[in-house]
Amino acid sequence: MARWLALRDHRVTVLDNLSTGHREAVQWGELVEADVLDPASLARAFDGRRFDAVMHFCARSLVGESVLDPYAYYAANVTGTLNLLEAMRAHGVERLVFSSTAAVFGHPHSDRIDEEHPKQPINPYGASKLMVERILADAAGAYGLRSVALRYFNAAGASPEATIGESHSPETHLIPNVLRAALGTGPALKVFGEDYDTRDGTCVRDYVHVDDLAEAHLRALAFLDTNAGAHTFNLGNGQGFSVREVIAAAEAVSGRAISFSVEPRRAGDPAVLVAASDKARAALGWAPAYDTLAPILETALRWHRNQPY
Ligand SMILES: O=c1ccn([C@@H]2O[C@H](COP(=O)(O)OP(=O)(O)O[C@H]3O[C@H](CO)[C@@H](O)[C@H](O)[C@H]3O)[C@@H](O)[C@H]2O)c(=O)[nH]1
Repeated sequence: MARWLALRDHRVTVLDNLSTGHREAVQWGELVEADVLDPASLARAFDGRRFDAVMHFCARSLVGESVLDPYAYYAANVTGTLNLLEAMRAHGVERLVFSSTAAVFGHPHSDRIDEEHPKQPINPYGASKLMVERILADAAGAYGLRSVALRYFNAAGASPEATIGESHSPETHLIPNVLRAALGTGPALKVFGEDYDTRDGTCVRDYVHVDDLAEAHLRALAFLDTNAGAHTFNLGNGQGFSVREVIAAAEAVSGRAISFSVEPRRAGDPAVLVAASDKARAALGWAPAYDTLAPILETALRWHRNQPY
């Protein structure tokens, strides 16, 4: 995101607790050490700087982990966000773009999920993000905060020049695990559940490229110039791919066979999550440049090929 903003002539300050090696962001702006769970560090970061807006990405974001350790999720995602909102209010910053998630919906009641779909999260991660959406709605009325919550479906892919990609330790996301299995740089692939009510029994997700998400943030920021209040948008491609289809597509783009074992279901996983993004298309003029899986996987594969591991 820092790169995307800087390339469009925004001045960027990155606040990070530096626990996860995000130092590469420094080339796109100023890097300031701060932690959302340490209000004093936020005050130091905001003091003497004049921010026009905040984009808030910081969160714990692993569905399975959130079921096992909910306190950590509510602390980082809800308390952490409140601390950030307080720092913004104390320093007169009135615009926020917030990373929300498809996980606020829980089990879907329709094939494509629009913004009006019932929100009944089935894991603490989704619940924590929904709580923040509610806080933002209340903050609009009480303090005049302007906000956009962008509900990402499954963020995926890497920058096309293969300089920024996705890697976690331990890795829990499907696409990095599939590609590392293809390249022989990761552990054997496990498929979590083959008994879901889907076309091949594996979970279906809507994969959206990170650059398309970055572009949506830029557009959300511009949207707040002319729109007060708290707004939500679902961001996805509108197409679902099953775990087995992701594996088959990764075999096609990598030219490698990928073997896997079938394991029990992972806690907190809904069967299908596919976005209806018509509202973002209409209000933000947003349209994903990567509109299907293969080109998203190609960018991710290029990046993974360049990793030393
Ligand atoms: O090694 C793996 C990893 C994942 N999966 C499955 O693949 C699917 C996708 O999993 P993953 O890549 O972990 O994404 P999600 O759990 O769908 O969650 C992501 O997508 C959410 C929105 O849908 C975001 O909010 C979350 O932050 C993000 O982790 C799920 O059915 C998993 O059970 C496997 O079978 N094997």
